[in-house]
Amino acid sequence: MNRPTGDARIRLDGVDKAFVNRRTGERQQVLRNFSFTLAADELVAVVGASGTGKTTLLHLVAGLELPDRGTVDTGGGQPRLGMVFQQPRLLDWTSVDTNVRLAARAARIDGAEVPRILDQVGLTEYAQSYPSVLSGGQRQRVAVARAFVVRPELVLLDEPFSALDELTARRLRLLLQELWLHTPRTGLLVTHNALEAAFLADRVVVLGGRPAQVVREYRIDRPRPRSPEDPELFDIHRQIVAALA
Ligand SMILES: Nc1ncnc2c1ncn2[C@@H]1O[C@H](COP(=O)(O)OP(=O)(O)OP(=O)(O)O)[C@@H](O)[C@H]1O
Repeated sequence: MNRPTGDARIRLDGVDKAFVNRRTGERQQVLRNFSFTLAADELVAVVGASGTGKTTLLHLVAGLELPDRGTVDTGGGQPRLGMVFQQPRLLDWTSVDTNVRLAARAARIDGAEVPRILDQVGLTEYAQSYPSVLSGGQRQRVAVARAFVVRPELVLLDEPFSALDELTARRLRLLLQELWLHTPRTGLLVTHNALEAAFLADRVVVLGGRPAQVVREYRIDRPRPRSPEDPELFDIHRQIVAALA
């Protein structure tokens, strides 16, 4: 793999990606000649209608899918990844501490990091609890801790808060903002929530069409820490929703 030029951390160039529906045999071209860059320490949110190809894009960046054509350049080797999905996907048979510790061990990160990250996500007192006794929001905090304990060079978030009630989702967005303020990282956030995108991201990319293209892009220059009540973010949110319609 070549190193991306400029300050791009991730670069997709001329990517084609199609899937064949196993049941109908029909081929669906999700991306064609698709190009996209993610700069170092940039957090980009991707929004778009259901089925547009947002998760496909995230999977290509993660190396979970390969392009049919074109290149996905992650800068010389696979960056250390932290991923958060819609569901926390925890190991139910063991404690919160061990869930996070195993992720650290898999990434060869010192386990001494675990108490610090549990403190950051507000779960110190639940370290020895099993996931089954935690609320949905607490479980997702464990998932966030597991993603961040590996000191990720690239954070991929696939609708991380969409299964949570609005108040819990809001708290977790604030937590994510704090983690990013503490250590800025390169990140890709897939979300259906245009306000979440505007609140968290440096840039919001609207995907549309089939095959998918970038139909609009918004640079969010609001200083951090941001407030979820910032009227300017609501304004950008309205523009994004209009672009999605
Ligand atoms: N592994 C796969 N096999 C077959 N089709 C797939 C596969 N992965 C994705 N697709 C199809 O590709 C299209 C894009 O899917 P993708 O999950 O990327 O969309 P999305 O924008 O993330 O959708 P949503 O917002 O609903 O999660 C969809 O029509 C989907 O059915």
